[in-house]
Amino acid sequence: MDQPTDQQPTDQHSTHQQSTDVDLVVIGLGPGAESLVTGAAEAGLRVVAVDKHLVGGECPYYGCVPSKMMLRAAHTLAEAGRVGALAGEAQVAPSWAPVAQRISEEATSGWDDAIAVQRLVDAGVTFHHGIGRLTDTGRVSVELPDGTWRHYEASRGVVLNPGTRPAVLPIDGLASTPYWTNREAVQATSLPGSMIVIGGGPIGAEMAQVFSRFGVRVTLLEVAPRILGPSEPEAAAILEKVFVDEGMRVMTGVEITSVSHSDAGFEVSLGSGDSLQADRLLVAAGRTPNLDDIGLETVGLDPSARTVEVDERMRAGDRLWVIGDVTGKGAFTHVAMYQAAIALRDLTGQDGAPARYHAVPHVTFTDPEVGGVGLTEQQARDAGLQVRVGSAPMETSSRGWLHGPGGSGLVKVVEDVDRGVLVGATAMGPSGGEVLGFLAVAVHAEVPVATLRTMIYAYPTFHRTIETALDHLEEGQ
Ligand SMILES: Cc1cc2nc3c(=O)[nH]c(=O)nc-3n(C[C@H](O)[C@H](O)[C@H](O)COP(=O)(O)OP(=O)(O)OC[C@H]3O[C@@H](n4cnc5c(N)ncnc54)[C@H](O)[C@@H]3O)c2cc1C
Ligand SMILES: NC(=O)c1ccc[n+]([C@@H]2O[C@H](COP(=O)([O-])OP(=O)(O)OC[C@H]3O[C@@H](n4cnc5c(N)ncnc54)[C@H](O)[C@@H]3O)[C@@H](O)[C@H]2O)c1
Repeated sequence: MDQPTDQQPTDQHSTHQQSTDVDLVVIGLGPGAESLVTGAAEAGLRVVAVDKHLVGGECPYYGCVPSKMMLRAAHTLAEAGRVGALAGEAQVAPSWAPVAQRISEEATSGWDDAIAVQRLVDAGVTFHHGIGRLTDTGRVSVELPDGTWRHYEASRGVVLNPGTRPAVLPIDGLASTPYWTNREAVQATSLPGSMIVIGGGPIGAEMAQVFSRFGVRVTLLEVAPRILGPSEPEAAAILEKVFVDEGMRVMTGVEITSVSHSDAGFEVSLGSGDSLQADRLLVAAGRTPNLDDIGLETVGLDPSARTVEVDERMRAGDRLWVIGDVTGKGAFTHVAMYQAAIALRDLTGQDGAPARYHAVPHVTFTDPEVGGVGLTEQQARDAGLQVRVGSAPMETSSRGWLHGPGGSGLVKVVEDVDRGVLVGATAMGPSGGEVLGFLAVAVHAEVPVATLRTMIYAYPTFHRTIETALDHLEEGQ
């Protein structure tokens, strides 16, 4: 089905004449689209898939997977450091080599997607490494690395899953320095002596703790008044204290005025007049959506927007579905995969539940882990709900106390009083992301708080802290 058409489209008319007819074209193969294209091909559709870099997107190569390998190693070091308080003596000599090796060999195959591409081909998908762009409704041009083009007309339509790239901060001098983003950080083969991390969001927090636990002197700079801005402030405060207690320097509410680099390393100047020096600079200060060069304007959408509006079936227009981070429903792999399944059902004519985002879970995999689902207290109040909250510290629960060092955290629940259900919750602590599963069910299924209170909570588990937090709701905080 795939005839080469080697000319760049000069206008829409020529594009139409040279097109190959297919059923579906998918541009950008983040983790969601990877499963969507396979499912569509298995459903009998003629599918063309295009990615300009690596099949699977940011998550397996530069995001979730390598960063979680880094965190697993860093947390193992921290756990070994707790032997003295709990079980005798242990001597630990951190080494980055096993981390770099695991990421390169086990996680990313040396940042090579040949296996993922072969999976698509085996499923019957026509795959191109190239840049895909919409040229009209249901029409796509693909620019291949050798400068040739393919043009497609997709009778069923087009799915966009282009994801994001690290945001480039408009800080004086920064662009001309060899700073790291998450992409360089996960490819590190050796460690610097010191590092400045710009951004205290999930990427900055996770990376800062990794490098700090490996002995790098880390300074974390956050422009906002606190780290982990979208999380509950109590959780952010606990994490900041953990970071500081571990020897990290955390500066919030800072303005960075300029950055420079020399043989001596990086210098970061602050609005206060102070300056900081470090061997490495890691910028983790948000993401830029890959929407600026994907032809959105050809279908009447705004290429400068940060998100594309989608309905509950992931439709963004005539014969157009959009999934993943660029939908603005939560920049998480599980959201992209959830959306991919809905889009696949819709474009293959199957019924199924529409998308709902009232219970999006998220976990920052620091130690302690910070899990959240649904609304924070402030978000619930801003939504006009009559709210009651209850919280309980993890370390004063039986299990938290038994756990000892590393047991800090909390459970916080947010109740919509009128409906008597939880609309949001936080589970922070050892395995906080796993405890979150319970709370995600409660928020998702709108289990009445009265029912949650009749449950038996196993002793001594971390999740028993949920029962205590629910008890505190009665105190009418
Ligand atoms: C360091 C880090 C850690 C993270 N950790 C987690 C975590 O623990 N849990 C979690 O749920 N999420 C995590 N995330 C977020 C997660 O990686 C993303 O939410 C996830 O990858 C889904 O993104 P996406 O589907 O929108 O697209 P992406 O994964 O960004 O993939 C988009 C793909 O589209 C391609 N593309 C873009 N434009 C074009 C074009 N015009 N033509 C062809 N191809 C194109 C790109 O090459 C890319 O392969 C993390 C992210 C980072 C950076
Ligand atoms: N465990 C996870 O699920 C996980 C992990 C990493 C990333 N992610 C996803 O990736 C997304 C992107 O992560 P991120 O951490 O880059 O972005 P983010 O937008 O969540 O956080 C960026 C942080 O940088 C700060 N910042 C911005 N400009 C700054 C400046 N000039 N100086 C100092 N600080 C500045 C912001 O205030 C914010 O706190 C996340 O929102 C999340 O959805 C998820």
